Amino acid sequence: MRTALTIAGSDSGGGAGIQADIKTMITNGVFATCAITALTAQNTLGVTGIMDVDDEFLGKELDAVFTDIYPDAVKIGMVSSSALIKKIAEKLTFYKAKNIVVDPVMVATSGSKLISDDAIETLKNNLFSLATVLTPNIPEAEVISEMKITNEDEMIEASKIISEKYNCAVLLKGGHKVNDANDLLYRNGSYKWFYGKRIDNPNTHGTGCTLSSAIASNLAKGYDLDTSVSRSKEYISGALGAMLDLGKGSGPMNHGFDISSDYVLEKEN
Ligand SMILES: Nc1ncnc2c1ncn2[C@@H]1O[C@H](COP(=O)(O)OP(=O)(O)OP(=O)(O)O)[C@@H](O)[C@H]1O
Ligand SMILES: Cc1ncc(CO)c(N)n1
Repeated sequence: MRTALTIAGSDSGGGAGIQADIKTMITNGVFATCAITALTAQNTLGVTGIMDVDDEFLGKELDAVFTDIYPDAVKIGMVSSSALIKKIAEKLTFYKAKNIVVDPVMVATSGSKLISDDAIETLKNNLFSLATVLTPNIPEAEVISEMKITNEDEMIEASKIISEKYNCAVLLKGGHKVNDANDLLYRNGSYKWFYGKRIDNPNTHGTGCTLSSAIASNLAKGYDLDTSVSRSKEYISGALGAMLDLGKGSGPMNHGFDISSDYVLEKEN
């Protein structure tokens, strides 16, 4: 069985963070390991507390995973401080990690801030160049590219800036404002659109975590990046389309909507 590691924060509400990642990885047919960067006290309405782990401790978590169940892919989500980001970069380099998906998490769906301002600089300088693919949403891509994004041409321009500066592929998720759940993959000077039909579901807590974990799972199984992105879009559409409605705010998706499907059973290449 292929394996994937998530390095992210815990969401007590179960819809985002480590919990979303592990549910996604299981449903996409890989064995999930984790290194937790922070605990959040969180539900569908917001985040009421954040407790970062100590960077030395995060280093021990990463050593424990990499020296035992070496991951075929790695997904990185919420990392709120510079010290933690530097520790992750050090360990990923030391262990020669491959298939690295970096979701530059900045703000939760509920509006709560999940990263400090100085950590954004460290994320850009220390982690982005290690990424196989970066998965910003539009507000995140605006911060990283330092330009406003209001239409599809500007999505292309911003992804080009990010991809060239950090020498990695960029999947810019259009869902937030510009278009109909269409995402843009920019890599090596060319781009491709991945079209998605917008599902009329207000319960979108954890969509970003889920997409990046699904991409990591598919990369772990040996699919190329294009195929991994299109399979992951299909998976997230299924999880959103299952129309789970839990909690008083923007609720979680049903990650296990089709647990007996070919996401798990399909023979891997
Ligand atoms: N209502 C929707 N219907 C279909 N696909 C959607 C919908 N909302 C988001 N998506 C898709 O889900 C994926 C995650 O995108 P999104 O822009 O929501 O990420 P995000 O903002 O990083 O998530 P989060 O709110 O968890 O931080 C993208 O592929 C996007 O196109
Ligand atoms: C722990 C955690 N990571 C990421 C997100 C972004 O959705 C969130 N809300 N919580």
